[in-house]
Amino acid sequence: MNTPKIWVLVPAAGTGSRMQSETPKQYLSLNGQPVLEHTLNVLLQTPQLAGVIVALGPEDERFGSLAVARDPRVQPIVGGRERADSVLAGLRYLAKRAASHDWVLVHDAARPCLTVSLLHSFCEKVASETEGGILAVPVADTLKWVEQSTIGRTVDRSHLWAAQTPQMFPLFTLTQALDAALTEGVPVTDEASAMEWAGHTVAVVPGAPGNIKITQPQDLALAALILRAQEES
Ligand SMILES: Nc1ccn([C@@H]2O[C@H](COP(=O)(O)OP(=O)(O)OP(=O)(O)O)[C@@H](O)[C@H]2O)c(=O)n1
Ligand SMILES: C[C@](O)(CO)[C@H](O)COP(=O)(O)O
Repeated sequence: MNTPKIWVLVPAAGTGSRMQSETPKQYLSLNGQPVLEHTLNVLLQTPQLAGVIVALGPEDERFGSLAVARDPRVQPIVGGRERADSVLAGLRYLAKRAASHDWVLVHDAARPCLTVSLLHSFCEKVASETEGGILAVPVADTLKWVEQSTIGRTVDRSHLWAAQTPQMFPLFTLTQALDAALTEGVPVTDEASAMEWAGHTVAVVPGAPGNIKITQPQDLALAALILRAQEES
């Protein structure tokens, strides 16, 4: 059997409401390059890469101006109302193009600080897992359950990890799990949620604190510092 290929799927159809910016955060300038350009330039170094599918908003008029948009391995599609809908749209696009044993690696456009070395070590570790895996980092702070700006209680964090992306799974297994979960109205905020709901075992690979998701306005400056530190290391 041919070596399984990895299809990269990038949800990039968000409006970035928490960023409080006119420009969708995936197009904000980060050290002189749009966030999405940084993210795609890393993802194009995925091993056994079959192609990169980018789920865009229906009115997106910015993607075509990116240099990386001219890379023949990069294919834009139209995403959906929620992140999970954008991912499912990408999976449905791939259903007609991928081989049955291929993998899909999903990575947020809003996570431009993923390093190539972490991407490679993640792919190597997860490819040996039958049902896929995710990057995650253990929670380092004491966690509080808060209601009306007061502490309800302290939450036991001994088994709590913060999920990141990439998240990588057998393509058709994830497609079936995500389609079923969304049909059942299961809340899905990452791909692992659907795989867990469908009863699959998902491996956790230690991620990096620097693999942040640009979500709030202050995250852009932090991402710039992280990228500069990566360049200097
Ligand atoms: N309908 C959507 C919503 C989000 N995303 C993508 O999913 C990733 C993570 O989502 P998030 O950080 O929530 O982005 P936004 O939805 O844009 O942010 P907000 O929730 O603040 O509006 C982002 O790369 C975003 O572009 C997507 O492809 N399709
Ligand atoms: C997928 C994710 O980045 C894992 O932490 C996160 O769930 C995305 O959440 P968002 O609210 O769609 O940004």
